[in-house]
Amino acid sequence: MNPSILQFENVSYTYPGVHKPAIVDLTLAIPARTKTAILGHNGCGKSTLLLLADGLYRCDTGLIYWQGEPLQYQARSLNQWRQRIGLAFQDPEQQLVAATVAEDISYGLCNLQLSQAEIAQRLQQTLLDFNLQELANQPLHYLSLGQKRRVALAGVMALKPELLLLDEPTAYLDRLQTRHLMQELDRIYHHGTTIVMATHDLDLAYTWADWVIVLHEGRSLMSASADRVFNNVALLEQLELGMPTLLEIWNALPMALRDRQNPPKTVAQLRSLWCNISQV
Ligand SMILES: Nc1ncnc2c1ncn2[C@@H]1O[C@H](COP(=O)(O)OP(=O)(O)OP(=O)(O)O)[C@@H](O)[C@H]1O
Repeated sequence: MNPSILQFENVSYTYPGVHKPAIVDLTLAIPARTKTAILGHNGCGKSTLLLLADGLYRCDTGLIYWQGEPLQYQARSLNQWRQRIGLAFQDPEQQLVAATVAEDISYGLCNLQLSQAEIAQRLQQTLLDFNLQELANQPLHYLSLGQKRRVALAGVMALKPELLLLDEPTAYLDRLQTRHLMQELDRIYHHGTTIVMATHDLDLAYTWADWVIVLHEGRSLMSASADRVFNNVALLEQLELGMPTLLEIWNALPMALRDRQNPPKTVAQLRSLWCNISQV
């Protein structure tokens, strides 16, 4: 396992005016340079965990560490914290603040107190990276949800965070938009950014993630490599989280055929394993 970039140590959080805590004594580590998926039912605390990680909420007890350094809640430290960590909200409307695409991306950059030349350069590069040149001067309220998601993500990535937190990034996206988003995330990951994604999409988590955290009622039930989590059929069944489709198909094959083979991660791998099996 890679050294952790972010750690929670005995973190608890209760929303004001609510009796039941949303996060309970949570201890976990996000390994650097990984793609981590956070899985769990509605209301298990995924969004709250991300908001705590970004320093938008302050934990009631416990500590959050960035590479061993504890999060301090003074304005200066928080500013520095949020330059390292970018959070894309579940609802892009909560994130977009300006009138047009270009203004929105520039807004975050202006807050970094960069020179005008640097802002202009980063804006152009971000528009290019996220294929937003043609939409640069569009009013945000003209955009589709998928386009708003792309702009919100572009605004976060323009700030060059080392850790990207995504809350349900594929919710309400069609297959094509989801594929484009995943291609963008691949590019971001290959440029060295650690990515954490809260998701309900088990198939997506199975093919995408290399580290998985399973949350239940504000607690972490398992935090391990994706292979270990998806091999823990008892846990997935106990929580009624279901099974990734590819794994379900694989597990339905006779044991003798699956012997000594790793389960496929993609449809192409399943096809190729199946061809090999059929030839034996
Ligand atoms: N603003 C709030 N005020 C009070 N309670 C809240 C608030 N936001 C969330 N909660 C509660 O905190 C718990 C965790 O919610 P959270 O949104 O983190 O879950 P989640 O796993 O992200 O859910 P979902 O999958 O539906 O997005 C839930 O019981 C929820 O009702």
